[in-house]
Amino acid sequence: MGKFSKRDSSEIIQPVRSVVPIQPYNGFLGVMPSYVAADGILCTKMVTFYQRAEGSSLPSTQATVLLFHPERGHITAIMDGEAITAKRTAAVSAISAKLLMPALSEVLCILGSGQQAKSHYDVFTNVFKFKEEWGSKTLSQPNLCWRS
Ligand SMILES: NC(=O)C1=CN([C@@H]2O[C@H](COP(=O)(O)OP(=O)(O)OC[C@H]3O[C@@H](n4cnc5c(N)ncnc54)[C@H](OP(=O)(O)O)[C@@H]3O)[C@@H](O)[C@H]2O)C=CC1
Ligand SMILES: O=C([O-])C1=[NH+]CCC1
Repeated sequence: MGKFSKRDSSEIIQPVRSVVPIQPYNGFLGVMPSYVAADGILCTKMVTFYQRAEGSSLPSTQATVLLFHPERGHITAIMDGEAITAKRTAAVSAISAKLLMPALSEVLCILGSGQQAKSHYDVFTNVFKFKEEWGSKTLSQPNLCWRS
């Protein structure tokens, strides 16, 4: 991610995500390949994400990350993409907030209580200090204020 941000295109090949709509089910399949020759990393994330009906118990995002042997082409690891997606997305948000948020920001407000809400709460309270934290009761964090 650090190398990608430096925009050194000779070091990382990371095409824009290809997305296949799964129209009848309000979903998408995304394919996210990447190659970093210097680090010997060849991988792709495969992710499906859906607009679920309210109250659905199905996850909205499911992902797997495949790691390949760059020289031989075989798969060397199949990793849980959900944990990686949760941490990656929250980390990127925190970098954006670090660069863009006003210096005197004192209140954190998290909408929703799913995977991303949890990982964003964890990363943001780790990286920044807030006077107040607002969010859903179901996030169940000790410092969190909520209204029913
Ligand atoms: N840009 C990126 O890289 C990424 C984007 N995302 C996006 O972030 C969003 C959250 O993802 P994630 O945390 O994994 O999803 P989860 O399914 O874990 O959580 C979804 C949250 O949305 C709420 N929700 C779902 N449907 C409705 C609805 N119809 N009305 C009101 N609330 C609803 C749920 O409430 P309740 O708990 O009450 O059901 C829950 O709090 C998704 O839109 C996903 O596509 C996710 C990962 C990466
Ligand atoms: O890029 C990603 O990992 C995702 N985008 C939407 C849901 C997951």
